[in-house]
Amino acid sequence: MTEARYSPLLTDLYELTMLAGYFEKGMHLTPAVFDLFFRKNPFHGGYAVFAGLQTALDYLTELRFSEADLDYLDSLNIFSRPFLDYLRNFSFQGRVIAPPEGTVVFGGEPLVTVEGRLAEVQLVETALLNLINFQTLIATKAARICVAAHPGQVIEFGLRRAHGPDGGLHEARAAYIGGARGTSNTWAGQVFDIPVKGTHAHSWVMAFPDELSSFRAYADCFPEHCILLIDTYDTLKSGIPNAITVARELRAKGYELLGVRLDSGDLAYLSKNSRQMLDEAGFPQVKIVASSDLDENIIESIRNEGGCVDIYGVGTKLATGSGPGGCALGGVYKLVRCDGKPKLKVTSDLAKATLPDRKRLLRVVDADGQFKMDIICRQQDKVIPGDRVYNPANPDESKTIPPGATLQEIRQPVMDEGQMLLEKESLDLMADRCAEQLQLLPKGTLRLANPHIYKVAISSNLLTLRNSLIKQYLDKLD
Ligand SMILES: Nc1ncnc2c1ncn2[C@@H]1O[C@H](COP(=O)(O)OP(=O)(O)OP(=O)(O)O)[C@@H](O)[C@H]1O
Ligand SMILES: O=P(O)(O)OC[C@H]1O[C@H](OP(=O)(O)OP(=O)(O)O)[C@H](O)[C@@H]1O
Ligand SMILES: O=C(O)c1cccnc1
Repeated sequence: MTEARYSPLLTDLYELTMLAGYFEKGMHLTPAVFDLFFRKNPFHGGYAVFAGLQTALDYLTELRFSEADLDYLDSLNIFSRPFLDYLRNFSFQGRVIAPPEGTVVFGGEPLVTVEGRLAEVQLVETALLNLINFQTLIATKAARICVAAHPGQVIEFGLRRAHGPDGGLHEARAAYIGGARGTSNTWAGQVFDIPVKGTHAHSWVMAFPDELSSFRAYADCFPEHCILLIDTYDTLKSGIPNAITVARELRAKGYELLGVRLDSGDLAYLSKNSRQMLDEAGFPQVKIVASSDLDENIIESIRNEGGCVDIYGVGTKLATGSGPGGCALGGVYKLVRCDGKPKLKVTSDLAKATLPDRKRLLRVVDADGQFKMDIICRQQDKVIPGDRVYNPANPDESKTIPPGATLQEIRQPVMDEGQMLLEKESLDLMADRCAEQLQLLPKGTLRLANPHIYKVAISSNLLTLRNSLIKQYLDKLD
């Protein structure tokens, strides 16, 4: 597996100017800790699927400034020679704590914590957000689509509408983690070892004098991998009868037609009728693939109408992460500790206040393995069943951790002194983790509209620390 390489200039200019400023003021070696998190689950949904970590770790491992990078920075006439010399020897030597990819996570939870010298942990803000926001958004979208399609499969068809080549590459990666079983993107197949799949376009059919000869030609070229697009002229009057003719001809030669694809019209009605016609002709094994601007809601609607689709090809809306709430994940990266002191961004809206200091993220799991709630606590806290925990946005609301529950650490150190601590995981392992965890969520969390809100609480020690820091800041203002 060869991962894409990134420039150290994949950053906002202000990271570099702050870094230069910290260097000039002698603060660049000050110890600091940042948390990466998002506030609200994407798509107004009940959960998110964490993705993009390995891409981020590869970026951190390879972060070096070349002479060409330094020449470019020099040409901006902003940076001093001593600072550019400092960058020449720069590498990321920090520590990273994160959940494994494919973990189901929720708004407000610290996902990636980056600890190190102020210089290095500040510099990487933009790139980490860029890499993790996008893949987490797409993995979440894929999970929503796959949950709606289950037991039908989902194949990712989005490259042509993705946001650029890199967007197309990494959305395919994230979609696979979220549950897509393949991609049409051949480059993603090569880079990430994702199964590549596909059918053919309308142009194939139109390039021949008629539909039947186009199907015959395709079956002749690919007798073992033949899926025919049947909606170019008339799905039920021409596409399906011609596909059945070719299926018979293939069978006579010892092959079976793999499938047909519908790409327009009422996909519930057409898939039901196609299924019936194929079954009556003796081809119950032929799979029905559907595409055409699909997303989780349309798939749910097709299924509610009794549609007979086996495989959903989903492009634009998956690749671009489109849906309610906007097509971007609003992850942020906030300073939570600096020079040995916990830090907090004060705001009148408690839901927006950051959670200070180093923290742990725990999952409360019942005797059946079901997830009950998550808890954010201070690093040194001893949280046990029976403790009271608090709603961070409204601390008047509290809950008791059920006695008998188990507390599991969601995150682990994945990098120390700039070195990866764990073996790279396969995408299959991440996808299995995601599928397994989605099953363990409370009923209703997976609902597309108005989902059950999974509880994320904070420990009493963390609440006390946050309250005392808010008080300190307000006292200073007075
Ligand atoms: N049974 C269904 N329930 C809900 N939505 C459906 C169903 N079948 C199809 N759709 C959706 O309806 C829309 C159909 O759009 P539209 O009629 O513009 O295109 P089309 O059928 O592909 O035709 P054309 O290719 O001629 O533009 C698509 O977004 C498709 O996903
Ligand atoms: O609808 P999406 O979810 O984005 O899925 C991808 C779409 O891309 C193709 O259409 P396009 O019109 O680009 O090419 P075609 O001529 O092969 O249909 C395909 O037929 C799907 O409809
Ligand atoms: O293989 C397909 O059917 C395919 C690939 C990309 C986009 N739409 C369809």
